Amino acid sequence: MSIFDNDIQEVLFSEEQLKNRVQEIARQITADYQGKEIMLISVLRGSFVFMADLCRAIDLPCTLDFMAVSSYGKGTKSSGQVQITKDLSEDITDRHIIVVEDILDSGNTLSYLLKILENRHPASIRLCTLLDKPERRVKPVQVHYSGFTIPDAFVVGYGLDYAEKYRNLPYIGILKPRVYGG
Ligand SMILES: O=P(O)(O)OC[C@H]1O[C@H](OP(=O)(O)OP(=O)(O)O)[C@H](O)[C@@H]1O
Ligand SMILES: Nc1nc2[nH]cnc2c(=O)[nH]1
Repeated sequence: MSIFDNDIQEVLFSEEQLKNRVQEIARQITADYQGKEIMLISVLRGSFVFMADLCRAIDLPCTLDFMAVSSYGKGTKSSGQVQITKDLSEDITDRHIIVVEDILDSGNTLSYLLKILENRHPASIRLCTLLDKPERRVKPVQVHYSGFTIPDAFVVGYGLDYAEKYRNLPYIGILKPRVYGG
């Protein structure tokens, strides 16, 4: 139970389902990168919960870095204007990069970000997203690891916000449209 439960129309993924899927993805990454050192890049702020759980389940030498990007502001639709508000601290040249995202929706954020990172000449680059909402895609993005495919609805929890709230919900749910006036 949570004080936010009244704002949630439907729970899509429980804590248990999230935990199990994150472990499966981590096992896949561990198998795919045997003998290599990887660098996980978390795209803040939404991916911080997924990143924390994923990195602890990966059994490989691993470094972490963080980038902050924003295109949604206080709304539920991408503005199309992607802004980097915090760049990486580390050089990614010749590193094996996995970009860790909470959600891939229109693709505006990731198509922009992946181009920028590719121009820095990593040894390899893959995308790992917990959620994928393919119905809303306007820019193509190649995904290597995807947790769940979801319908076209605005979701919150497990790091995902609406107007900066709900990030601390332990599950992922669809937000009631009345909350955002939809
Ligand atoms: O595919 P898109 O339509 O671009 O949507 C995906 C992006 O939207 C969210 O970020 P947001 O801009 O809300 O910032 P946040 O991570 O700080 O919540 C999410 O974390 C992705 O980065
Ligand atoms: N919280 C949240 N952020 C998003 N960014 C892109 N799509 C979504 C979504 O469904 N929920």
